[in-house]
Amino acid sequence: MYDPDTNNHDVHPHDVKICFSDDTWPDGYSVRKGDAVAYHPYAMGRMKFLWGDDAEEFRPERWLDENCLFQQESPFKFTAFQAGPRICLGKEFAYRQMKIFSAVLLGSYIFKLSDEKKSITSRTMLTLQIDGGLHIRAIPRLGHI
Ligand code: HEM
Repeated sequence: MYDPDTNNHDVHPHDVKICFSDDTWPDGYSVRKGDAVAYHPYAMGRMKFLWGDDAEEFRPERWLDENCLFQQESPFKFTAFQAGPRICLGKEFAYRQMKIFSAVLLGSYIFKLSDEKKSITSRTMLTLQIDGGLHIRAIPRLGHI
């Protein structure tokens, strides 16, 4: 499951780029052609420096402004879809798909973890997976189904 509404469960936990040319970054750091540069959205999503002291808390309202309207973060801060010219082409499609699924499923069911005491651990592959899967119970809401 991908959870873009938190800052910290990223489906691509890390990513590597190869430099096409020598370059100097805005902070003065220099890279050479052929260097591999990794960035780590999983770690970035937990950095208090970026997200504040509650960085590890599930607090989706951090994405709302004072009028409770969704506000985008800089893609260079919330790097799940990457940023710049090679930003994910399916970003808007993915958001729309997640919103539709959430609206349909959460409107009809309440979801609960099958075992609330079991700790959830991740397995890092190319994408970040939940080790052993996430077992949940779907309880129909009254008046639905
Ligand atoms: C939650 C869902 C998704 C996430 C988190 C995600 C994330 C990403 C990331 C991080 C990259 C950059 C990879 C790299 O260059 O190293 C990427 C690229 C890309 N994504 Fe997605 N993606 C998602 C869904 C989708 C969907 C649904 C589509 C198509 C319908 C899509 C199409 C693409 C394409 C075409 C690129 C390559 C863009 C380029 O290199 O110019 N993605 N995505």
